[in-house]
Amino acid sequence: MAATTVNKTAHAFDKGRHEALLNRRFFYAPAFEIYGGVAGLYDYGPPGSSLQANIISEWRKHFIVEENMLELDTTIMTPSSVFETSGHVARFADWMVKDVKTGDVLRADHLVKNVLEAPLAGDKEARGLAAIPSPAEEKKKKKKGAAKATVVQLPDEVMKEYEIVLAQLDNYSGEDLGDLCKKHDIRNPDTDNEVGEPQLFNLMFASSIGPTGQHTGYLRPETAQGHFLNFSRLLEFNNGRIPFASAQIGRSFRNEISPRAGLLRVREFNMAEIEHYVDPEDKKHERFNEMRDVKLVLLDRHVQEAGQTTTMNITVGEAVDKGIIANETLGYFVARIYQFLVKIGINPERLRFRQHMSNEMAHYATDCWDAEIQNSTGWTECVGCADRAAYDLSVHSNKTGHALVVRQAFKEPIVTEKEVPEWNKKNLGKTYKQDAGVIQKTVEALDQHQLTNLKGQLAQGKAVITSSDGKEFELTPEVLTIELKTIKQSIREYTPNVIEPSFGLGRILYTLLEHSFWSREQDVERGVLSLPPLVAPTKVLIVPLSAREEFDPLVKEVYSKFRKAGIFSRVDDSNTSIGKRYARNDELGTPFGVTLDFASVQNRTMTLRERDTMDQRIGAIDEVIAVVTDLVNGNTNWEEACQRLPAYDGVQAVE
Ligand SMILES: Nc1ncnc2c1ncn2[C@@H]1O[C@H](COP(=O)(O)OP(=O)(O)OP(=O)(O)O)[C@@H](O)[C@H]1O
Repeated sequence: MAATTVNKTAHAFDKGRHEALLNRRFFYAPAFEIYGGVAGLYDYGPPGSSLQANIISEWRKHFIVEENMLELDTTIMTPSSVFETSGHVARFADWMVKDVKTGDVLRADHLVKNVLEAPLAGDKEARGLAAIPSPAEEKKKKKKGAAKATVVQLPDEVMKEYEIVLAQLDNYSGEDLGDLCKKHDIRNPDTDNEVGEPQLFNLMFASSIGPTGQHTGYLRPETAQGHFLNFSRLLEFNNGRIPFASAQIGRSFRNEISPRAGLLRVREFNMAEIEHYVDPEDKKHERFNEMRDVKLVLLDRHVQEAGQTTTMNITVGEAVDKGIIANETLGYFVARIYQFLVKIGINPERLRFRQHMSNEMAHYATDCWDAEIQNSTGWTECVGCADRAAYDLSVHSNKTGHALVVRQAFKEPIVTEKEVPEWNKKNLGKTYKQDAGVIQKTVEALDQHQLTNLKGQLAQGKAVITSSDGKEFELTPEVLTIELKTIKQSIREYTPNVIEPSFGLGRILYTLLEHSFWSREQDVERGVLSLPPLVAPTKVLIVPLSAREEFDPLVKEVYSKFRKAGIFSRVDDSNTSIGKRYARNDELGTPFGVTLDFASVQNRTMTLRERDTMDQRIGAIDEVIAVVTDLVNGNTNWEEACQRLPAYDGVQAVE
């Protein structure tokens, strides 16, 4: 008998029922719930924690093991000097607006998005767009009597304008967002009040290190800086060779302005980040050919800048060849991210890569692509993949004086002629005193062309230089001469570029839970999470049909055999019907169930049930364990398992 097929789309996705299931089965819940909860903070329960651990385990295999990456575990608490240098203290901020009457704070771009999207897409609630507030927010909202979202039919040209604004939303400055609020009369949807001018709000949580309160520290908002600061040690660990990558999985913190989207926007979350260091003059990847044919859906920057959202289907090879993706290494990681997400169960038809627009991208970045996954709130960035050029290593190097560079020996020394500054140190000190250091630094930073100019000026008797803080100094040949010298160079020294894939694990986990959810055709109440065996919290449910003692040794034997095979199983000997026990485990995403009945005790057989199809097969206990082990390890599929085990048509059919 062939395996049954199932219709998973018989019922439309119902966000309310999905949320209820996740809550009932304790995938996650608001943290500090009995104190009223805090927006943006969540605790994971047993299935949520196992699911996350399994996603992380696969991430480690897919990236760290497969690519031989160097794993790190760096501190969360970070002194302010690090984030001053990296630019986070000045720029890690979002635009917020305040309700002019209540003072409620909203993130400006999200407000514009939610208000302009509503008439385009119909009723917000119906699309599940309504945020998931914390229990305390829920109460507050009820008290205030939140204004109901009404859907207004607008003229076509206005709708078109909204579409153009939404396509470019990530490209707007604070001033642009303020102008949009005024132009489209965008108000706080909860109160219908106007909002004020956008102001920048820094998202880092500040703290202080030590008892004096004088040393500011921040909880890191990403794990990246910990990689960069350890670059020299990592390079040495890698025998001075490049390219290589470091990887880290850990907590990050962001004081989000108004986190109301469940796990999609939280204030404390797990990230998995890779920093791949490459030669800026050679961004080829030695395994790129393995990825060349991976097909992707891309939304490039030009399309968005023209106010559109049309995507292209293209292989990663073609995208790099045509210059749509900037280089092979970036393309390689985009394809690897795609493979990882699909492997853990993300629906490839709801996955696209969106390129950052020019304004959206950090000034130093060369190219950046976000893996966006579609869910009930729209398209959400779940992984960012950026070519950050040499920015991070350069700024930390300049600040600390610790060279974060690669030194590469040339096979043959390179002989060149160079203009070189020669100082008369005695005259320099006597004439310029405390400015001597700045003057030397300024001249040493000049390139060859500038040095040739300076030489020309000195030949006339004097030259003027300007330091980085704008001070002018007059120099004479008594202090400085510039001489053409033959230089033999045997070492090339350069700052590597960094390609950074950055994963938000909570967003991936939540979208996976949405993509996995469906209801049995015959009964909308019977929800199922079709999590792939690879990441499912529990792989097999062991169901003894009777609580009689004579079952105990067999249950123990099966459990222990699964454990020895490395398969995580659970015994459900609760006093409920078998149908209820299976229904509960369908909700937990458990892919397989084995049933032990009286025949099992006599004949050493057991039945095997597959979650999605509810198909049941029967076989000798050891054979069923072997089949399940192969299924869970991805060495076989259900079709093939059905060839190995005959169908079970017993009287106590479990449905
Ligand atoms: N507040 C958050 N809650 C959950 N995950 C987050 C949050 N902020 C960022 N992430 C995750 O971390 C990844 C990398 O962070 P990155 O700095 O690129 O995000 P971002 O561009 O600031 O996100 P957004 O624009 O949605 O605020 C994101 O792709 C996302 O998966």
